[in-house]
Amino acid sequence: MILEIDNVELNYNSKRILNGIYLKAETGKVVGILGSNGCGKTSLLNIIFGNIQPKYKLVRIDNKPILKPLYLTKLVKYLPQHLFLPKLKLINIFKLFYVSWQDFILEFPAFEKYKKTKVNKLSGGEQRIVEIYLVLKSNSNIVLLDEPFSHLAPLQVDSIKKIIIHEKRYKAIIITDHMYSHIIETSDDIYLIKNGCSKKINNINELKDYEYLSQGSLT
Ligand SMILES: Nc1ncnc2c1ncn2[C@@H]1O[C@H](COP(=O)(O)OP(=O)(O)OP(=O)(O)O)[C@@H](O)[C@H]1O
Repeated sequence: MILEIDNVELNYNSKRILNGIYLKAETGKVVGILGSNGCGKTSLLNIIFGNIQPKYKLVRIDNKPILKPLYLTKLVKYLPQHLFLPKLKLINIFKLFYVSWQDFILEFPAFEKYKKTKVNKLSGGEQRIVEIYLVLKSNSNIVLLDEPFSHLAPLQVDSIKKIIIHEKRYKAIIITDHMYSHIIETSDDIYLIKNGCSKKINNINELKDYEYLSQGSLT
């Protein structure tokens, strides 16, 4: 499956946020979106998901325009920046998402003790791990991840990166995070959003040329 988005124009009041976006994601690949604070990364994920209606946008799947919000197609799962799970016991949430609790425990044994605990009793980072796992593992063709790494400890980041690499075999994954080294390591393609436009990055040194990273980075 190939997902493309272009012809995006997003304004908030009279402020232009996005104008000149092209992004392509496909099964088997992770696409990383980088950009400074407030450049429009979250807005772009919301536009793809269908939560935000910009002035213009064109979403295509396998070359066919998709006119209804993508979330209505059941093709897509979205991890927003904020915690979103219902206040239920963990085991029940896994049932809701049709995701195996046993497989989760194999990957994250420290969570076994939480099987019958309500998710809101976990720490913020623990809740985030559960959310990211569910979004990555539940049935979909496209996964959108908004800042999955930001609240995780290094070992947990490594586990999530491994799951992303595994799941991309079946899915097109689009991911944004300020932890740029994890994005660079995990992504097959990288787009930088700057001045409302997306720029495909062919060589990571371009991230310095476009002043996203300082000259001393990446050495
Ligand atoms: N509902 C809204 N009303 C008005 N302006 C908004 C709204 N949502 C976002 N913005 C503005 O749009 C711009 C892009 O916001 P967005 O959250 O998409 O950026 P971002 O790249 O994800 O930022 P960050 O990396 O800081 O999370 C920002 O300047 C923000 O202030």
